[in-house]
Amino acid sequence: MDKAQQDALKKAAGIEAAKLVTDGMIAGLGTGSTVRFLVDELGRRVQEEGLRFTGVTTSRRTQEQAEGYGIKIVDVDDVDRIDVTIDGADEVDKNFDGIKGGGAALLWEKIVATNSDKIVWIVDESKVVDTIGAFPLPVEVIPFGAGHVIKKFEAKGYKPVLRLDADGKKVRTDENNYVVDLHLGRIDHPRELAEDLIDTVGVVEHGLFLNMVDTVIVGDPNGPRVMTNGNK
Ligand SMILES: O=C[C@H](O)[C@H](O)[C@H](O)COP(=O)(O)O
Repeated sequence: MDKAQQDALKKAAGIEAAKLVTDGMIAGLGTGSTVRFLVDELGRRVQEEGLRFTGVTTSRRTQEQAEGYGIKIVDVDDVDRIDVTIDGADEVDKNFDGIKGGGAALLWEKIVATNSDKIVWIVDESKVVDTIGAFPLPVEVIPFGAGHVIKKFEAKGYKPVLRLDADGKKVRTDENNYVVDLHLGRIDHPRELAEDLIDTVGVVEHGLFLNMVDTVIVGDPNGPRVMTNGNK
């Protein structure tokens, strides 16, 4: 699949998911290239159809895009509950276990997700996999002592790589932390891995989102397809 085809599938999933946002809702808005299409569509509806909703964003990038359309954005602590959060994902399997954080927004995304009544992911079909882990697992790490955390990951065979940007500078999250990507190849025991990561001092959060998502809208060449999680 070339990039143009992949973008068309992402866009179709984003437009489909935008239908879930209706007047008066509090909607969580994720981060990434797929969510950009979602926010474009919501912005269009705000401007052309008078849609009125309140957004809670999972990154400064999404906040800027949404506010550019006149969408009202509030802080996560200004709301009691979020009706629905729509976000992208890097991988998802048939057990609805997924990897997120390719865009370094995993921490805010997980905070927003865990305060949402419903979680929806929008992905193109290439993200639906049998076993997660081919996509390097992002882990958000505090800069102080990050070198020691990386050495501990190396000793465990996690194949960590500190994420750098195109200019070779260390990527910083919206909380000013680093991202370490674990090149695991496949993750057969995600729950054990999640526990091990979160127990490592210096780790703030990891990109394993296990059985959290309710619905996945998959951009498919035959039209958006919906996967519903019956085990939550
Ligand atoms: O940190 C970024 C997020 O988890 C994204 O939602 C994820 O990486 C998917 O992004 P994209 O839609 O660009 O593939």
